[in-house]
Amino acid sequence: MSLTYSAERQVAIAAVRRACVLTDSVFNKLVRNETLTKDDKSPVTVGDFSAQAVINTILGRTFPQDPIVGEEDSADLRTESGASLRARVVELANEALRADLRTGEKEEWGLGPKYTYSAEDLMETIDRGNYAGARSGRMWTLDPIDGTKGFLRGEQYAVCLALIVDARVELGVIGCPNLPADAADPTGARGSLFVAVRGQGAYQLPLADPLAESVLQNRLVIPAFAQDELNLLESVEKAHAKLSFNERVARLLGITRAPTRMDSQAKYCALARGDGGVYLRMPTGVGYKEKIWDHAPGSVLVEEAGGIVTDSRGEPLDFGLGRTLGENYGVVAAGKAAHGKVLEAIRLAKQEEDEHKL
Ligand SMILES: Nc1ncnc2c1ncn2[C@@H]1O[C@H](COP(=O)(O)O)[C@@H](OP(=O)(O)O)[C@H]1O
Ligand SMILES: [Mg+2]
Ligand SMILES: [Mg+2]
Ligand SMILES: [Mg+2]
Repeated sequence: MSLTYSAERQVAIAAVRRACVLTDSVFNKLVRNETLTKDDKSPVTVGDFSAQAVINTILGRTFPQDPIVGEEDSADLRTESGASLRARVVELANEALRADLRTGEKEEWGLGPKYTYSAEDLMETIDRGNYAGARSGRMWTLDPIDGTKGFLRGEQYAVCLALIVDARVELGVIGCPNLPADAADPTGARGSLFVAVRGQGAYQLPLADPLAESVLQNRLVIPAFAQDELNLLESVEKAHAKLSFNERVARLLGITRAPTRMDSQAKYCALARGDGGVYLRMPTGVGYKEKIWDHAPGSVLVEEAGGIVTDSRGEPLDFGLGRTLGENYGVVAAGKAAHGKVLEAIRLAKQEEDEHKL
């Protein structure tokens, strides 16, 4: 029997859309004291917590047996100093969950004005994301706001959800409230949702009403770029990726176009719809381990659009090692034609770098 994951797909799209409505409205109301700095110095906002509460609530109702590897937890909201933030999370999550049903949504998913969620309900629900990950079985992985720094700047960010079964990503959904719907019209309407199911292709849907169409249109296929059409997609944040190394790789590949800098897994979405050609993320050398929620949805999206995703040594990303990608070193995502050339350029660039150091 081949699994279609149609129920999971529908639920994941609805959950991501609701979370995107929330984050989009939060951005306009966000105040300084609604952002905390985590132990690793990264920011987390009222939007991250509330979006995780919304999506975990829906998953808890629809797939109660499935564990979730989610980025956030409720510890900071449960402290005395977190009280006002907690109250805002409760208000925002209720607003998002209680909004009227849309096409394709069901009341038994915990949605609509019939439900009210208490602070304790929502804190517990956020902590459903505490699963440690595993090599076997089903699990979801959630990044309620990927690219929090982009979100705070009013630039790109993404709400990202994936279903992993026996360490293989089977379904990925990415909502990008700030991404232009049409790459060719960067100042046009914003808001795109991307979905891929293993073996069923990658698609872009309108974020405003993604379940309205019963037949999927807008299948994404990465084109075979000519060398002079390629350019690199990379992080905005210098602390997240070694951009000087990217420059070296671009030169070795004969790339003349400037890189596209964009926060979050919107980079995987851009690549899947034929924008750029190569997503390159090299470690900065501080021993950071990539998180599974930062790559699971994006990797299945790019693979279903006909691309290849590996680490910088050509090894497959390993989603079975827990909350991180473990020993994987960097990420390279590209179309089939370009991927091997990028790996070779990385090898040469490393050699160059080593020679420099001697
Ligand atoms: N030193 C580091 N190296 C690589 N990635 C890092 C990092 N510190 C944080 N990140 C991750 O980079 C993600 C953003 O990716 P990008 O740079 O492509 O926009 C962050 O996701 P969050 O914003 O969800 O915390 C975070 O998980
Ligand atoms: Mg974060
Ligand atoms: Mg992230
Ligand atoms: Mg995040």
